[in-house]
Amino acid sequence: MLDARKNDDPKLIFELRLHPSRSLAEPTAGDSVFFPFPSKEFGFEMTDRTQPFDDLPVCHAGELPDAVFARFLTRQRWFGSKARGIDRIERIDDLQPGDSTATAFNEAEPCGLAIVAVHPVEARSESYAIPWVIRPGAPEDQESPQAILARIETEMGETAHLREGLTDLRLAAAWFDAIRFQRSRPTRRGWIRGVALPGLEAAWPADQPAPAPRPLSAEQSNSNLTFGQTAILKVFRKLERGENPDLEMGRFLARHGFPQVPEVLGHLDWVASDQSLVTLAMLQRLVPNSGSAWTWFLNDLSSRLNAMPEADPTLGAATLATEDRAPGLARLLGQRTAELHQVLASDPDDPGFAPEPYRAEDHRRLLDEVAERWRRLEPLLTDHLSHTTPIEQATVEMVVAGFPALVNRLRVQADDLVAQASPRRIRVHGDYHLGQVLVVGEPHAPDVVLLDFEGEPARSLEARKAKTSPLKDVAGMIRSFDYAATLAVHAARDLRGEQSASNGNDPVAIKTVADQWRAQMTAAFEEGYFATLSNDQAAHPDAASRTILAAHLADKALYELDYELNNRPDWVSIPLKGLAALCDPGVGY
Ligand SMILES: Nc1ncnc2c1ncn2[C@@H]1O[C@H](COP(=O)(O)OP(=O)(O)O)[C@@H](O)[C@H]1O
Ligand SMILES: O=P(O)(O)O[C@H]1O[C@H](CO)[C@@H](O[C@H]2O[C@H](CO)[C@@H](O)[C@H](O)[C@H]2O)[C@H](O)[C@H]1O
Repeated sequence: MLDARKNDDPKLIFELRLHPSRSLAEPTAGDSVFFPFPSKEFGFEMTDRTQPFDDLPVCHAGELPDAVFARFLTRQRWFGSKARGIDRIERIDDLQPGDSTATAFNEAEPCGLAIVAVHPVEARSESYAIPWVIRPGAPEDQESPQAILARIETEMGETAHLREGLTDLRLAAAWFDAIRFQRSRPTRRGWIRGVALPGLEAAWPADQPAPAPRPLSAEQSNSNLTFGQTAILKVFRKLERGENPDLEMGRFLARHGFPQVPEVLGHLDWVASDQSLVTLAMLQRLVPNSGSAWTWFLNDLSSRLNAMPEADPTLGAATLATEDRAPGLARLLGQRTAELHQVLASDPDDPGFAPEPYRAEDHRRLLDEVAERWRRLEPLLTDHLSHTTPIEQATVEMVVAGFPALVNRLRVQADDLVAQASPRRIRVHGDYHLGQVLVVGEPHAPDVVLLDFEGEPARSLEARKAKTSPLKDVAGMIRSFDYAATLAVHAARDLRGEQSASNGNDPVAIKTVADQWRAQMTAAFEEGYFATLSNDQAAHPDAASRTILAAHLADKALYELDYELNNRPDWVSIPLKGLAALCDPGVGY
């Protein structure tokens, strides 16, 4: 977790001239700059002490080699191809301090933005944004080595260091103001521009100084910084040509009156000289909340498990039967999800959003993708086997044996069912899980706000913007209740440790209660969803929906397997277990 000290230095003044035009007009060199003056230091919590400063690569300030960025990328949570290795990388653009900006920053502490294309081994290339700053001297002892890219040798033989730019909160504040005042700045091959949306002036009047930024967390797919109690800046790390769906969907949902999402206040774009556009960052209204639905549901189950006095599986069921707060919120989440889908399907005149029929061939294409994903993942899983427990190995074997049959089963069922039920393809959230949901309102009457509409970071932008069955989101949330149940069991077992064996509160009983909880939350969520869509409180999904849902559950669990192999190898068993359940025709989900 990054922890920044409060920045209230009045010397934080940026020499930035306003770009007069709000259009896509290309700025001239020296028009305006995003480079802040240096000011005071900020401390960061150490997350990894294994990287002594002396072991870092050495380079010169005027020539930052690609290898330095490659090395840095492989250490970041948001870098997607860690399990594959990098074949080569190339710098596709740079925002750099040049002669024209020399008056606007201190030459001893320049900063810039590298846009880097990574070519992983046997996978399609990916581009990343790496803002950077150079600071004199060595990093302070307490700083995270993950934030430091290289040692810099200056011409005078002095030491400096190259660090990740957003760890310097002056840079984040300069990006905020670039959006607020719609500034733009030329890059080597295009330019960068800030765009303010109408709500921003109301949220933060132009005559008020920029609020102090605070990094939210280092452990995300992107980097998020809050500005006072008002705004949150999401800096996208993995870049793709085109408007980021998070921004596109946020604007669509606001236009069509869906209140359960944060208001979008502005954005920062990188525009190439051919006018193609990439969203670099998005500013949103900060929503007061009491934490994520992930924490809320995990706490709910953990407190039930920790309160279990003895090993009586039926006791868990009794507890679940009398406690209705969690099923109530799961049901409301299902209702809000259905309302989201209704709004996303509400504009037949917008070609990007107009609903289309979900045909049998769409279902077959989904299953082809699932089969292809499995083909790519199987060798990674086999590599992973050497580090696993016998139980996990048995699960891997079960999945390896059963997966092709599962795909075939879903293929065979699909054609007739889909033809009978005429389901639809619409724009969806795409990476829907409990961590994307904020719990808001009073504790006795909680509601939800939905976040992060950029889709699964590992998929191409085209795939993330493609219309698909809304059951993809339903599947995402069902998988998330499964994650919560498994993690709560692990946590409860860790807490009880060896006591379990002696007091009879054994892991089997804990698991039984957690399984019941998962089934109950899933049922409540589905009820809320299908009842809202059909206006029938007793609605149940039809057979076609069940088949499409099962295909999306398989797809999601494979996505998660890939995600965990790349990011959290210790968690691989969670999606693996989910896949094993799907492969077993007698179990399902
Ligand atoms: N508008 C917002 N209001 C309050 N908190 C937010 C808002 N947007 C994001 N957050 C917080 O930031 C976290 C990460 O945001 P998210 O959009 O999911 O980014 P990422 O893609 O990096 O996961 C969320 O889990 C939430 O805690
Ligand atoms: O960072 P994002 O929120 O965009 O999403 C990525 O990271 C998620 C983990 O933080 C990952 O979600 C998976 O783990 C969750 C628990 O940590 C669980 O609730 C989700 O169901 C599970 O998919 C998500 O897949 C990934 O895209």
